[in-house]
Amino acid sequence: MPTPDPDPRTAVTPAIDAAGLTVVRGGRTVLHDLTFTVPRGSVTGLLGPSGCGKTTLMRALTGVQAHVQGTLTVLGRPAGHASLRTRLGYVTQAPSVYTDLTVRENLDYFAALLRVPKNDVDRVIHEVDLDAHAKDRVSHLSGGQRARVSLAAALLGTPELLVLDEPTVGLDPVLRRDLWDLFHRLAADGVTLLVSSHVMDEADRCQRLLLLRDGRLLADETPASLRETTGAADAESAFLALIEAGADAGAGAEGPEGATRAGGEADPR
Ligand SMILES: Nc1ncnc2c1ncn2[C@@H]1O[C@H](COP(=O)(O)OP(=O)(O)OP(=O)(O)O)[C@@H](O)[C@H]1O
Repeated sequence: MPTPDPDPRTAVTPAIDAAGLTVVRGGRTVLHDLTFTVPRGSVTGLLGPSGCGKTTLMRALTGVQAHVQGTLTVLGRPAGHASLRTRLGYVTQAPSVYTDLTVRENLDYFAALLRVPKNDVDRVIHEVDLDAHAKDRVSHLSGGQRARVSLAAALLGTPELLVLDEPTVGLDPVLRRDLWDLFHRLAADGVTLLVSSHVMDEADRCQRLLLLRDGRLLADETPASLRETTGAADAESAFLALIEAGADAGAGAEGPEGATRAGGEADPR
């Protein structure tokens, strides 16, 4: 179970609260005035095509992204606040584990860094289905297995918020299903998960969806309400319907939401 929020004023706040979030990278605005919340104890999918800004948003949430404007509150604290370090787990697309160590050695190391009891290592190895590989050196594992070692490291200590960048890429259908089952088990225990994917058919596995396109928020709904509002049979068709609706509305430079606040702030660095 996640540690209860120590501050009663923030215990009822959403896990993520973004208002007017704008990010400039390489002199270009890549996230445009995003306003949304992510409720606690839910699995929220962050979906959109390659390059739409999913990783940038996740980087902003974890406090590693420069040139962030607007308000971004995570578990009741400003994104990047030191107190969030142990309350938030972030899994990047590229597995960030030591290839010359075994699975268990990696996790023992991260458990020591996080001051998590050593027996939690067995739990997370089991959660990601790597029991049979616990003694294997990471350099001997497949890409999907390495990704699961990274995920296991993020699960240590059961953080309140898990930010997972494309965790199911390259996994076979059985492992993908098992991971989604794990995400929902964690959410049922009160953990909040934000899971990115560029595969629209993962939308129905999420309780809520944030649909991004070109750094703009196209939708913030449940999969069912998305289908209802667009009349589409699946998330991919709904995504296309939203884009067409935006184009028909002549949104043009303002985007489907008419919500831009970009420009002028670009930092050439
Ligand atoms: N280091 C960088 N400097 C400048 N621009 C960047 C940098 N990294 C990414 N970008 C740009 O920011 C935009 C959003 O990229 P981001 O990686 O957030 O997209 P994404 O949705 O996560 O893509 P993918 O699904 O391919 O991982 C893209 O247009 C990309 O070109």
